[in-house]
Amino acid sequence: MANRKKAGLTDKLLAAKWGIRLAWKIDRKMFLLWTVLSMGLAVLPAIALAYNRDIIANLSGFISTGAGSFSALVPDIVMLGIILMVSGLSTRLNDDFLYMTMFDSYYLGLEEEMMDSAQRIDLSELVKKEVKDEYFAAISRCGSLTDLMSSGCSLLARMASIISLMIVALITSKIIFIMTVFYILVVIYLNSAFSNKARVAWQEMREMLRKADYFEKLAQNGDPAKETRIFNSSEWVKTKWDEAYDTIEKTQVERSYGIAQITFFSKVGFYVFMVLMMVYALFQVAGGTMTPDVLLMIFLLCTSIAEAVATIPKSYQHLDYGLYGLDIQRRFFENTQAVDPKEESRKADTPLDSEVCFEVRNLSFAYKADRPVLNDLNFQIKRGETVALVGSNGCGKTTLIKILLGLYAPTEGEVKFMGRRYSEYRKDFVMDRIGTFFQDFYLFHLTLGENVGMGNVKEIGNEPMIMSAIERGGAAKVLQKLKQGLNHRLGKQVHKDGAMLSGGEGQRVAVSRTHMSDKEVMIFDEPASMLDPIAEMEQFFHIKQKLGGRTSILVSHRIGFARLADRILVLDGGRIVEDGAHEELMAKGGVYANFFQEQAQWYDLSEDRKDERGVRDEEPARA
Ligand SMILES: Nc1ncnc2c1ncn2[C@@H]1O[C@H](COP(=O)(O)OP(=O)(O)OP(=O)(O)O)[C@@H](O)[C@H]1O
Repeated sequence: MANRKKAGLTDKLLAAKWGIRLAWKIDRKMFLLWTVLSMGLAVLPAIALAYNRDIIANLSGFISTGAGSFSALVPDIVMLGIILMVSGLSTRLNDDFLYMTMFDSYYLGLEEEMMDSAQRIDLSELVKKEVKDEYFAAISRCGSLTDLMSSGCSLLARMASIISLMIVALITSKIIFIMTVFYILVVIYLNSAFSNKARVAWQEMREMLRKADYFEKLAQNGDPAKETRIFNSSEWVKTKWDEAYDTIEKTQVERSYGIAQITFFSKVGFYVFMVLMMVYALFQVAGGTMTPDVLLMIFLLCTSIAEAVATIPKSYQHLDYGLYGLDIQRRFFENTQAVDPKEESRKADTPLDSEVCFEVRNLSFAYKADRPVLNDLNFQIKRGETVALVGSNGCGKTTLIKILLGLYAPTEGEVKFMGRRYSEYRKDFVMDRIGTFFQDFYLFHLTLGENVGMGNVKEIGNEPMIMSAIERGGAAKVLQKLKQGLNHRLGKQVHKDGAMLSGGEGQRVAVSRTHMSDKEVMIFDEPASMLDPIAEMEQFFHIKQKLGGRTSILVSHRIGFARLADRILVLDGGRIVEDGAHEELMAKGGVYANFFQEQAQWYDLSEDRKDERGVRDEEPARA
């Protein structure tokens, strides 16, 4: 995913092009209606002026010479009234009105597009923090398209109005035309200088918005609120929110102040411009080179131009703000394009090696260039093998699992799944073959049955299959506890009467979901970390029993379970320091053996509680 950089003119143009295409795709009727209507209405002041000039010339001729008839002028006067009325109404067609009219189509349309694009993001991308940040930044600016279209239409209308008025100015007097051009250029320069300044301030403000939002929610969300109250730190958290909010307020005030300043200077500029024009015109009238009707015409021309120019600062800022958001969204969309079907069809959908499941050669991995997490790993996992991956907290177990799933690519070295590199397979090949439980599992605020059934969505209505997965995941007691059984809802976000499970209960439900997936390779990363050591052993024992000879990787930093595996990989400081069966490693008296002896005391203590817990005889002996 490309890093976001400060948007230059090319980025703005690309964002505008992309936004216009998207608006056309989302609602072309709205697009056509408002671009045509606003441009059409915008030229009315110029038409009115042209009419005005004719009428004034005819009227002054009629008054001074008495030639012709007044009734002949009536249709023109009526027509002028109509044009002025419609033209007056057209000035109400400003950014705010257009924004309201377009909101439903473009805001919701863009939001929908964003949600679709999130579905397309590869999971290996979505697990990266910077990608999540990009997505958050993109989705939080869904008003950008409405900003572009409303202020764009409004600006186009102003431009059409100014150009048509300038044509009238050119016909009336070249000097006036030149002065008008100069005045407009000054206004455009002022706006562009300010918008660049405002854009930088906005980037800083966005960081602060995120910070303020985070600290604001701390007080509302149960878990963090509990922490802050227990430690009596709510007031301190509030000062953090205050600090962030002060910056936001300051930036917003500066922005409004900047727009007001530009509007003010544009108006002052206008009065100077008007006085200059009128003085020039009066001299011309005094010298007999200009008639009074032209003088009146120039006055009206000036006021019409000023009116058109006065709304430019606001529209320009809205447009710039919209382009800023669209630039973020465009980059995000372009980086999350759907897989190319042609390229996809050339990829493999069959394994190359039926004996070796994972092959890891010289694998190194670093989240940040200078801090390697895994160093030069070499191992194979054969089909049908049960491997325990053990090591202390932070030694890289979960990272290695993510690499084995193809979620992260190695920084160095090579990983193959069933004989091929991950990039050689079609999109879903790997995920269709590996069922995984991650320690940071998520329970959906849906029914118990749906939570488990999601492991294999095609079978989500298959009750016997779900019941079997629940039994294998050790969640039978959770099911018994819930009054509505499989139909009982979990969590309170969607249904206020949903059940709240304990950490251990939730973990059992999530493990059941992985069993439901029933893939040919199964990976369990800390499936019992929320259970006590005895229950943890039970959980691993159940998992091992139910795997039925499939390739599997069991991960834990508590080591007692490892002897259930055919083979143990010991990770220490990002390296595989030992690799072998339990007895072999115990006999070696190395890292594993030491680790095992240290933790054995726990299991001895827990042994005393065996009867109390009703542990069955067939369960493994504890150390
Ligand atoms: N997304 C990430 N970005 C940067 N560093 C990370 C990220 N995820 C993990 N790390 C770092 O990588 C190292 C290994 O983390 P990992 O989660 O793989 O360890 P682990 O052995 O699974 O730990 P535990 O037993 O506590 O689950 C840690 O030092 C951790 O801080």
